[in-house]
Amino acid sequence: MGTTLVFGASGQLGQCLQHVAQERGLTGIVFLPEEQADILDLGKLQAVFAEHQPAYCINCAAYTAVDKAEDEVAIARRVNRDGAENLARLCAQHGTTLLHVSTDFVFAGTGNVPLDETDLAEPISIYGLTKLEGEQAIAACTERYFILRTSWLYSEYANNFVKTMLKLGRERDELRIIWDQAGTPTYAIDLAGCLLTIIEQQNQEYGIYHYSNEGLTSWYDFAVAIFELGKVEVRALPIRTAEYPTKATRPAYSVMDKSKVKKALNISIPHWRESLQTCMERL
Ligand SMILES: NC(=O)C1=CN([C@@H]2O[C@H](COP(=O)(O)OP(=O)(O)OC[C@H]3O[C@@H](n4cnc5c(N)ncnc54)[C@H](OP(=O)(O)O)[C@@H]3O)[C@@H](O)[C@H]2O)C=CC1
Ligand SMILES: Cc1cn([C@H]2C[C@H](O)[C@@H](COP(=O)(O)OP(=O)(O)O[C@H]3O[C@@H](C)C(=O)[C@@H](O)[C@H]3O)O2)c(=O)[nH]c1=O
Repeated sequence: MGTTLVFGASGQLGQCLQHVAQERGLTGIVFLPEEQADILDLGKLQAVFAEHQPAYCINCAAYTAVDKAEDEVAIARRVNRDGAENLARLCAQHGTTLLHVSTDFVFAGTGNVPLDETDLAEPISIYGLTKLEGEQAIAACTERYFILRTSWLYSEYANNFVKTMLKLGRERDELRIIWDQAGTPTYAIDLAGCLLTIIEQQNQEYGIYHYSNEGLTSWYDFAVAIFELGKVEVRALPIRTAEYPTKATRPAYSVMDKSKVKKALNISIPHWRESLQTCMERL
């Protein structure tokens, strides 16, 4: 299968990849946290590629602070676009297949039917824009790439909406949560499994894919499910986006159609409620 390099290994998805790789007994995967391989440090990256001659590279490194990105455009762009481009260039030079992760936030979210890979990406936030630029930079450098756009990632690792809700729900009597943004939560363990399946299959149907759990919900309904499963007694109030002002604008509807990935990999995807339950049991 050859060596796989994982960049951004100490983030949420990176840790989930380690978990699933161990569960599946996969070997030959080198996990590189930022301290060992900054994706903006070309010299270091060149040395890492020369040393390992990887067959695959998984990029989990990203700038993911959606609101902060509105004020830190340059750094968000450096990580999400330039960093992705650095890896894609090196992958092209070494015959490495690149697996990269992108986001539902590349879409404006003005529609009301599930978005497929041919739908127009028109980001409405700096984070979404820089992630789209990263996708485009990759496609300009190499043909051997898989870009998985995912949404609303959570897991038992790092910071995410599930952990925030559990924490706030235990601290406060009442929480106000947006119900007019619809999307699909994704258990990062499931996404990690999908990425590793591409490698295990040595799949060569390169391109952009959408991957989230099945179903759709709002942040409010997601939070209510978290409170129910976590037995957290807090009053949850559904509010509109306008009642919860944030620096970055988020898509109102970013549900993605997963037909393409299910067909290419011959996989089924768990419903978000089923995966949330699994995560809550592990938390
Ligand atoms: N989280 C979510 O809800 C969603 C995430 N995604 C995408 O999924 C991917 C994984 O996200 P997730 O694991 O949740 O994100 P995290 O923020 O948990 O992880 C990102 C990791 O990248 C690291 N990193 C930042 N800059 C660099 C750099 N220059 N070189 C190397 N590493 C760097 C971060 O380190 P440090 O923490 O030290 O900065 C962090 O460990 C990202 O591409 C993200 O855009 C898509 C949809 C939803
Ligand atoms: C904490 C909190 C959030 N919200 C809302 C704000 C926002 O619309 C939504 C989610 O907020 P968060 O800040 O946790 O999540 P956010 O950073 O917007 O999540 C996004 O992250 C990036 C990286 C992605 O790629 C996206 O797919 C998506 O997962 O919940 C409330 O309504 N009430 C609350 O108390």
